[in-house]
Amino acid sequence: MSSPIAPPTAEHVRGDLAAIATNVVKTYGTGDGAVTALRGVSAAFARGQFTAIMGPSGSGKSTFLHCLAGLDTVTSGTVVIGGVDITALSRTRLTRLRRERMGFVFQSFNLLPMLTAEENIRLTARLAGRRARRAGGAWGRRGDGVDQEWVDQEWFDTIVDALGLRGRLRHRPAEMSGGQQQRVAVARALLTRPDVLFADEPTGNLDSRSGAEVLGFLRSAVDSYRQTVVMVTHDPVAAAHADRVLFLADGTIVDELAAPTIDAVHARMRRMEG
Ligand SMILES: Nc1ncnc2c1ncn2[C@@H]1O[C@H](COP(=O)(O)OP(=O)(O)OP(=O)(O)O)[C@@H](O)[C@H]1O
Repeated sequence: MSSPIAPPTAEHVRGDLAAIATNVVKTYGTGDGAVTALRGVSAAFARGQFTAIMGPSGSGKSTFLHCLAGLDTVTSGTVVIGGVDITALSRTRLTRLRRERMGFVFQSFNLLPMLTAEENIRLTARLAGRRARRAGGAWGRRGDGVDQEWVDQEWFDTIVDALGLRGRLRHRPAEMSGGQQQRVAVARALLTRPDVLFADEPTGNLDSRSGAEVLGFLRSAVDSYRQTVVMVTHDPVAAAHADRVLFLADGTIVDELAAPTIDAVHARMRRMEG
């Protein structure tokens, strides 16, 4: 079964789509124990758009995000990120594409405890840069071949200042609050200027004030820097920061809400549950 939302072809042709999922099916396991988590999901994500994915527990939200981001394989269907069909890539090329073209923010921050905030922020860009150097890539911040990064210092400074992290760069994760750690994770995700920033319950471990700060920054990354954000959330307040909400139920997209408000999201969820 296909979802009712088809990729908008005109935008695709203009190259304005950051990600496109077409008829994505995901089945876990085989035989009697098989669980079909996604039943033919199609959706398009325009560049510079902030999309929230909502739905009841078990509806397939995380599975969909993981399939979109190449963190999980699809059973059938395709996912195109920045013009590349990631379902056709080898594991090595997919890992490289994830580093270079996608950003990730998870509920649990996922920072390396032994690294400072600055080292954590630079980590993904550094790994991407190292690979490019090996491949003879010419871009990078320094030419000494030791610490080449796929990032410009100006962009690093812009992100660090916008996220209010200037005074925290030498701190390790254990020395920072949850909100500060998540802002470090957002900075790390944005440093390579990804085609898509994927966020899975990014405010799930934060108090409401820290959560609002992180969401506000994701919003301004979209508005000011034309970043593309796809975020799974249970929280109508978080979803109201997005440009649209896709609602999943039982592995299918069943509804879509543009310009969501908290009340409108609540109303749609009540309708789905009722
Ligand atoms: N690795 C797995 N193996 C088997 N089944 C899985 C696996 N991951 C997810 N599922 C099943 O797929 C379905 C969708 O799960 P998923 O985690 O995507 O839902 P969700 O909407 O993100 O749920 P929640 O809001 O509770 O996090 C569920 O029935 C779940 O039990």
